[in-house]
Amino acid sequence: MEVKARAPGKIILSGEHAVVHGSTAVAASIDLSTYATLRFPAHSDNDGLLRLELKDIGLEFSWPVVRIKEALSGIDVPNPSTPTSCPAEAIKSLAILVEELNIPEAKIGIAAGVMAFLWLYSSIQGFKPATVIISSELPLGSGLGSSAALCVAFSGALLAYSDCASLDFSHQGWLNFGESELDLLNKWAFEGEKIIHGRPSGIDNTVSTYGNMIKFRSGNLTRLKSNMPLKMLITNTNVGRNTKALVAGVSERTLNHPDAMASVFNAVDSISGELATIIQSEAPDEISVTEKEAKIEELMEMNQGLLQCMGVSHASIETVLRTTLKYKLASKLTGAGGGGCVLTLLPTLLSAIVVDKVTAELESCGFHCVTAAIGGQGVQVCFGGSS
Ligand SMILES: Nc1ncnc2c1ncn2[C@@H]1O[C@H](COP(=O)(O)OP(=O)(O)OP(=O)(O)O)[C@@H](O)[C@H]1O
Ligand SMILES: C[C@@](O)(CCO)CC(=O)[O-]
Ligand SMILES: [Mg+2]
Repeated sequence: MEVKARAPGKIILSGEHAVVHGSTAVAASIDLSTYATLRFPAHSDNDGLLRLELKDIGLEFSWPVVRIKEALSGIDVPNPSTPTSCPAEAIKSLAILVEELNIPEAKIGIAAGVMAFLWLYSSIQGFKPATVIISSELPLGSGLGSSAALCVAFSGALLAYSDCASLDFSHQGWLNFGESELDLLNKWAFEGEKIIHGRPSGIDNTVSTYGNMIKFRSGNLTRLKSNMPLKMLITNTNVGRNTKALVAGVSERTLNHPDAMASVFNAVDSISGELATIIQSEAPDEISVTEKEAKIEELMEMNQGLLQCMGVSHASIETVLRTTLKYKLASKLTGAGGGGCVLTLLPTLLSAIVVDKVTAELESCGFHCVTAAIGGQGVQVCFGGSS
């Protein structure tokens, strides 16, 4: 028995960090995904182990399922229909299981992802031996939602073989979940994100689950229908960062300067609202597309300024901003900042020569540029290795 789930990464067009503090944000899925394959052994191959293979990092782990059961004794699992936060005592016991793996110091960031896996696996599937394999097209820890895509892909694969989903196992190729199944899957993914991020807003797992473009505020999602082409250059500064630490830094600044930060978050809320209106408004001709793009560029610049106020920009991000500005292009960081990825709007009438020039200049600084398609499918599954 085998199922593969795929979950897309995302870009945040406006509102990262402020969304954690109740402001509106706008995000869209991108056509780069994380894949989770779940395989249950045939009866004769059952060795009592749960295996996790992380292909992108080149690490493999396994645990006797009885050890996981011991670690979570006294906790109400499995309970697939009721997404539940990992209790503090379970976090401690899972942390011990993960410490025993002796993950190399340079890769220690993945410990949180492994803990999220153990919690989601035992909560949804219980203590059955299985193999789970993860691979991703997303750069890890770079602002494109790799942690959320991981949790959504885990939840998708795990729920596909649970009583909470009724999917057609004989279907060939990629298959969508039903609406109520997606709601459950999204809640489980959020519980995984909490283990990785500390205090996520839920926007990343939500856009990875449902796909397309969304407006998100205080846990509530509004699906947006874009009425204009939106092309973004994504520049990865290759500067590593950690979303949990950056989110904690903004919370600290908010404690230190509550009134000033409330004004910053308020401004971001207005920017996201305006951005959503522009993206959705009808554009009858080319002129109005150009006008809309000019407004979006201004909003991106304003949002970037406010992200600087929050303390989440970085010298590498500033280099991208300066470089793209030479070509009269507007940019902003996306995701948690502190390095990671930067978005640059590529207006419809911009010549391919300029795109090539700015890309070459950015890459000469040691950055890596990609153009990803925006607003595609959310999570999907495929049974029996037919894709
Ligand atoms: N393919 C993967 N394999 C193993 N672990 C992963 C994978 N993708 C994500 N992770 C986990 O997620 C962590 C990165 O999450 P983090 O939230 O810091 O960055 P991000 O999600 O890429 O960016 P952002 O939250 O700003 O969008 C990794 O350290 C690891 O624990
Ligand atoms: C920085 C943040 O706003 C977005 C990370 O992609 C965190 C979150 O919303 O959970
Ligand atoms: Mg993340």
